[in-house]
Amino acid sequence: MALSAISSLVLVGAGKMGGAMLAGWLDRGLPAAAVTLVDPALGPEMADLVARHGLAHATTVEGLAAPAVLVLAVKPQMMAGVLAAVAPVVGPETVVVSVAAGTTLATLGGALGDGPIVRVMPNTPAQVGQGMSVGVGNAAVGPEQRAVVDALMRAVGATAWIDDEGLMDAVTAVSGSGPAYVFLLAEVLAAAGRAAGLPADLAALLARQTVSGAGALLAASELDPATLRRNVTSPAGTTAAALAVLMADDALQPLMTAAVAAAAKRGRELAG
Ligand SMILES: NC(=O)C1=CN([C@@H]2O[C@H](COP(=O)(O)OP(=O)(O)OC[C@H]3O[C@@H](n4cnc5c(N)ncnc54)[C@H](OP(=O)(O)O)[C@@H]3O)[C@@H](O)[C@H]2O)C=CC1
Ligand SMILES: O=C(O)[C@@H]1CCC=N1
Repeated sequence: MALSAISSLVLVGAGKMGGAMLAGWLDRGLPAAAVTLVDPALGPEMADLVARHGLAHATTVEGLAAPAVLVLAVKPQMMAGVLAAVAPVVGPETVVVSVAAGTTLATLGGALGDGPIVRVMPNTPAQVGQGMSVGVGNAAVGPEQRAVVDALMRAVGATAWIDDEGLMDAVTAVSGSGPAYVFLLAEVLAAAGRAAGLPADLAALLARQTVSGAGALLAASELDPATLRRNVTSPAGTTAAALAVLMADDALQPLMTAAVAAAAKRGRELAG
């Protein structure tokens, strides 16, 4: 399905995630005339996007007609108030998409009724068309509604669908939050470079380009990450010395497992 076929889309919450998706959707053919942005105070980047595309902008949903697609991209902590506010503009045909961590289909349905609702967990690489979005729909979501949501998410990266909503907190912990772990890797690699004697700006450049270059290679290659890692690792060489530290039993794997478990637990807590 082409994004040009979407007749109306209201995006509630034009922050980091909503803004990243919207920029991609407009780039990939969502008609600007179909979009209404609802956010009480636009940041400078969003204000610029609104001006460049001539998007409709409102501070509340009050008075809006029921759209074909309603995307909720506000913080989970704001969600209860926002659901009460948007309920009147959800029509029987409106496909509701929530990207909020934690907020369940039951909570969304409790406020908005039995119409089609999809929970999607995207991530910020959507901003450069390299996102990962995972969807799970309620019982009212059929092939037609799923195609609409899949087209929106595919426009900003890869998509996957799950049937078991119980997996969503783990999904959030891996791909939703995951870009932050990778950016942290660039930060700590730069700090380690400084500790090894590199000037700060050179350490930052080396770390940034190494993380982005490795990501680009991973994206372009058919090889799995373990094979790509082995391809860097000469027998008894420098990489093997570093990996002996990183891959020790008490090193990176248990740390990452604990980090993902903490994120998933927080997702469950946000569900209330
Ligand atoms: N950031 C990420 O990487 C990801 C985020 N998510 C989910 O996306 C959602 C948004 O997160 P994120 O973009 O980071 O947060 P942001 O705070 O950047 O964006 C939320 C936006 O909603 C606005 N807002 C607040 N109240 C209302 C309201 N009543 N009506 C309309 N807009 C409102 C905020 O305005 P103001 O700033 O003025 O309060 C802000 O612009 C969250 O639920 C999060 O779980 C999902 C995957 C990844
Ligand atoms: O940190 C958060 O709660 C959101 C969800 C995934 C990424 N950011």
